Amino acid sequence: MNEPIIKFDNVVKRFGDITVLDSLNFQVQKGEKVTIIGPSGSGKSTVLRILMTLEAINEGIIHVAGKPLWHEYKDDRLVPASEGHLREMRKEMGMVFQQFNLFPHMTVRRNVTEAPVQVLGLSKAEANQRAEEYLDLVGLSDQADKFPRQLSGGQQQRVGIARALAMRPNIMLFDEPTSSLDPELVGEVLTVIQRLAEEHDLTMLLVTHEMQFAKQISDRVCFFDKGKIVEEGPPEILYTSPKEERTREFLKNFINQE
Ligand SMILES: Nc1ncnc2c1ncn2[C@@H]1O[C@H](COP(=O)(O)OP(=O)(O)OP(=O)(O)O)[C@@H](O)[C@H]1O
Repeated sequence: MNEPIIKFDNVVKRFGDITVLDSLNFQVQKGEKVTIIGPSGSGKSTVLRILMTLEAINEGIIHVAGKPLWHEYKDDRLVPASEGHLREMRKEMGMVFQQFNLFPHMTVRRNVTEAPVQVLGLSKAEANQRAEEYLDLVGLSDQADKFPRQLSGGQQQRVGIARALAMRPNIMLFDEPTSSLDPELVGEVLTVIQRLAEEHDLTMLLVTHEMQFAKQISDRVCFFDKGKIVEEGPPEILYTSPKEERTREFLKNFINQE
């Protein structure tokens, strides 16, 4: 097997007295689509936030694209990562948030061009061209001059996806991208994510409670509980014949979605 694009080795994350990730070992291969499922508070979002460098780790080591994420080499010694190293590493990843996190005072176009201009140093014209490309991909070319508040939740989330893609990351992280949407708006966002999964060579790591959707797009589903992977496998196997009691209990609640 090739070197994984994401590799967690014995990663520990604590918030005060709570251990959220408990010596986690976890890998994702390049191009793989992986979904993390599990009960509330099991540490799913924390995995994504750590990758996006929004939360630091307490112990262990993470590699992304072969390089340490939260550490860097200085004279052959591994030391905590500098802000410069984190900034470089962040370019590998794009993240789509549960609450969209769009800039409310910027137009849709500006939301998408801001980071390519500020972080990657693209010219305005280049960034606008990119924005056009990715807004088209999410079906929102005609909304570029609007502000987020003028859009539906589903449209805002699609802007969030275009914004992340405009940085041309190798890895896309989706943190419960549909859970703050009204039910009738969930489908349009899932359709866009599914198209991305099918047509692009992206590595995708998704946290969701949409079990049926996870089944459709994932090569592998990981069931998390108490900061560890309890069980993992291709969805058609994990869903139908889970080995662990905890996985069975969890999946039972979703069986009526099947
Ligand atoms: N910044 C923080 N400060 C303190 N505790 C936190 C912080 N972020 C997360 N936690 C705690 O860490 C635990 C795991 O949170 P996380 O959001 O990763 O869970 P989750 O599995 O994604 O849950 P959910 O499905 O409800 O989103 C929870 O107990 C949460 O309260």
